[in-house]
Amino acid sequence: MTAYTDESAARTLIVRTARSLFTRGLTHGSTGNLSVRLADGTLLLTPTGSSLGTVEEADLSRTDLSGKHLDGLRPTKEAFLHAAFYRARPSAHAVVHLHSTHAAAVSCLDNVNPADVLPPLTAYYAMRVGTLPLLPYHAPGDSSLEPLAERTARTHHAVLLANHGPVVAGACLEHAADAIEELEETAKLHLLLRGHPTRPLTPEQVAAFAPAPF
Ligand SMILES: O=C(O)[C@@H](O)C(=O)COP(=O)(O)O
Ligand SMILES: [Zn+2]
Repeated sequence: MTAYTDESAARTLIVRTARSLFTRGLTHGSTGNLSVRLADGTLLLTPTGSSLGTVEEADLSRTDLSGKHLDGLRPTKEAFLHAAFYRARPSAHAVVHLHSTHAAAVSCLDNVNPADVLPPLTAYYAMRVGTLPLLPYHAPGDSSLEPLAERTARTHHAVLLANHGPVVAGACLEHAADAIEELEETAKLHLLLRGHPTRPLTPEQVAAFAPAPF
């Protein structure tokens, strides 16, 4: 997709997507944050402390690609993380972070493979997410995570923050939201299947559905 050229339409899309995610229970309270990259290279983000269920178009914050606040309300404390994803992935135009319950639960599991936390249980997961690295725990808003997040985002559009939740970039906001929902559903399946002999897709089956690079 090309960058978001119509700022007003982008604001409407952020608010509509935020409400949809919130009302379907994919994040709660004032957790989670969304952003898009506009055609002028600035980022529109949800403000810190806002609920994705009630955030309004006029509330959105703007930063530059370093995460520096330019106008609007004070941006999400994860602005540095969103900015790192955009710098690492020039064709990413949206980033979504949620505290979706099952993905957050998986982010707290011990003895996982930090290079890829979830098994490829379904073709849709292989298509939309692929591999999911676990980034080590940092307090929310701790920008010392930035260099590692930026390096990881060069090769992965989805990551799981330890003891926290997922962050997913997409070519557009619909794609980022679709992928993070798929990640949440696969985390739920993974937890449902714990203790049951399970047959994930084989590497060959996964390769047939690798997410299209963007
Ligand atoms: O977990 C946190 O505190 C943040 O990552 C979050 O989800 C909400 O923070 P704001 O976007 O700054 O409200
Ligand atoms: Zn968070």
